Amino acid sequence: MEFAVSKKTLIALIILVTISFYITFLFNSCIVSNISKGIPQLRRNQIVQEPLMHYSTSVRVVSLIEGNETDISPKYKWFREQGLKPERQLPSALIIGVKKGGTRALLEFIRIHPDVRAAGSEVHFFDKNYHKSFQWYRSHMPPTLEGQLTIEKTPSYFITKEAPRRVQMMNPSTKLLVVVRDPVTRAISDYTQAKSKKLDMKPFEELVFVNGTVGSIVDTSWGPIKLGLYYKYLSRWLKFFPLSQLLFISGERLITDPAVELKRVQDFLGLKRVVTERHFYFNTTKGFPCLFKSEGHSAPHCLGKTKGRNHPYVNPTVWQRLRDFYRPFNMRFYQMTGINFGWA
Ligand SMILES: Nc1ncnc2c1ncn2[C@@H]1O[C@H](COP(=O)(O)OS(=O)(=O)O)[C@@H](OP(=O)(O)O)[C@H]1O
Repeated sequence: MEFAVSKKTLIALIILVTISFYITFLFNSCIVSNISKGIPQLRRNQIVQEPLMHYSTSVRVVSLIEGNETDISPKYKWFREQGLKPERQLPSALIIGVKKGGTRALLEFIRIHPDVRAAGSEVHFFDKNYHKSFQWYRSHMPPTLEGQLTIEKTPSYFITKEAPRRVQMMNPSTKLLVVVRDPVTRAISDYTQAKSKKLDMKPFEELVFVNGTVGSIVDTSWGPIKLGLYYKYLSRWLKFFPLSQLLFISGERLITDPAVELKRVQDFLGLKRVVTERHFYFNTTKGFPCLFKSEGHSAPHCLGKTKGRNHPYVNPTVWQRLRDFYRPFNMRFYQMTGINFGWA
């Protein structure tokens, strides 16, 4: 089959093809030129800026305020985003007592250690809330990362009859911390706290004795006095735990030399000695050591008003009677612990 193509049509076809080639060429060279303009730009940025660049990590300021199971704090959300999985664990160490011994101070001091996480408030699991299950108890613990130790303090555990067995059931290797204080000043401190809640309370001197007079016998059924019989409560714990699993902290030395006591605590818990004298300063207004910085506080931090209350004046005769009363019990406690706390 033959096609008759006129000369004119052929010329027009050649011109059309040439123009279309030319347009395509112009278009492509335009794209290439734009790309090549960008490449030196990128290279320039890399070469010129690299040595001058200060690599800065983007720091997100996150709140340290605890969240509960459903409302987890931003700090832990951030950990999760980083692939770290904080999880709540049952405590492996407990501050079990004694009431008014300085347990809050110890907790606040030890929790500035980066490997320690503490339940903020007293959970009262082994005394009041035991029926609520270990799952409930765990839900009250802060989330921890691997290698972090969970600690809780409830001073009434020390005197709760069932607590030693219950703690042993949770974990027989739980480490137990006991802050002890001269039972006489402890009793006055206990009384001061009770009086702050019940203003019409009788004077200390009256409550100490069975007949309300110095001449009668010391009332060992009165809570503030009874609680100072440390040997009695300790013997219960020693039925379930070896002495080596308990650490006794001097409440007095926690005030006069907190760093020394904190060193003992860190060693006992198998922690690096991070909390040192550098973390403390003595606040002369409060009359107690305070922290330069603690969890949730970027500024110097002292314990609250309920810690370090002014005690009422106590008649020196009453004071002496109590000293004499406690002496044999203190001796027994010193023998059991192998430590002379110097109260007698
Ligand atoms: N750094 C520091 N700051 C303030 N208070 C301190 C500190 N270190 C020890 N203490 C003493 O702690 C006593 C309160 O003891 P607790 O925390 O165990 O009391 S409680 O059982 O939890 O109510 C409290 O008793 P009071 O002085 O009777 O208030 C203090 O003497």
